Amino acid sequence: MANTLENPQDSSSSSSSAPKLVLYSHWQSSCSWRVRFALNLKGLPYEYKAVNFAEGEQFTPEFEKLNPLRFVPILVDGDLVVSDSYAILLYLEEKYPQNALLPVDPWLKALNLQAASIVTSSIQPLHMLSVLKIIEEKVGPEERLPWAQYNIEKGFMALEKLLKDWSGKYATGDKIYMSKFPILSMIYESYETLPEFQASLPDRQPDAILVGVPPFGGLLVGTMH
Ligand SMILES: N[C@@H](CCC(=O)N[C@@H](CS)C(=O)NCC(=O)O)C(=O)O
Repeated sequence: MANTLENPQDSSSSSSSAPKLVLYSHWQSSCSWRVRFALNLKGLPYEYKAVNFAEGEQFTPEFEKLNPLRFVPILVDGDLVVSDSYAILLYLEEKYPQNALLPVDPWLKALNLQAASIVTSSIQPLHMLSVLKIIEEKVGPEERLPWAQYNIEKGFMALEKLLKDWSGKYATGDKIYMSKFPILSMIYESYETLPEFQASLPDRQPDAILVGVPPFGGLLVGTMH
């Protein structure tokens, strides 16, 4: 497994009887990142397929067959194809129950799902590349950053409030920007110590372009939402 974490895209470490998992990913995609982390936490080896956005690989007919929305991440598990990070995480949890991602207690589970949904429904979609492009074109280039910051802060504030009474190890932040969000910062610092998380980091992926990507600022600036 250590081999898997060191090199998750090396499918040679999987046993021949295990279904072959393939993840279509982009190194800067935050949606792909959470799936990489989950696969690593569950100890599931997978083949990493880099989708080159700069070359428009998401617009090829082959890719569109896998996900008509033309987004990463996409998980292929044998004959099955699942796209959308939230659905992939739930699929992995059901199909591969080892190292559970979700608690058993229904309320705690709901809290986890609510936090995940805030990220995937109320933060990421509001500042994804295509939305930022529209803001830039229709409103003005100078509005791009404030728009992204406003929506990230609004979502992070909600997460802070949601998680404030839940003092788990994996619930808090970072550096200057993140000092406003102490709970999220603490959770991130806890994650940072895990090898499964380290192996999922954008700059550890085979398609990473290493120039000028700040470590945690990368989550906010360097990642492709
Ligand atoms: N709700 C989806 C969103 C997927 C998504 O927005 N993916 C982005 C990267 S994080 C993407 O593929 N963008 C490519 C593009 O905009 O062309 C999920 O959570 O997986």
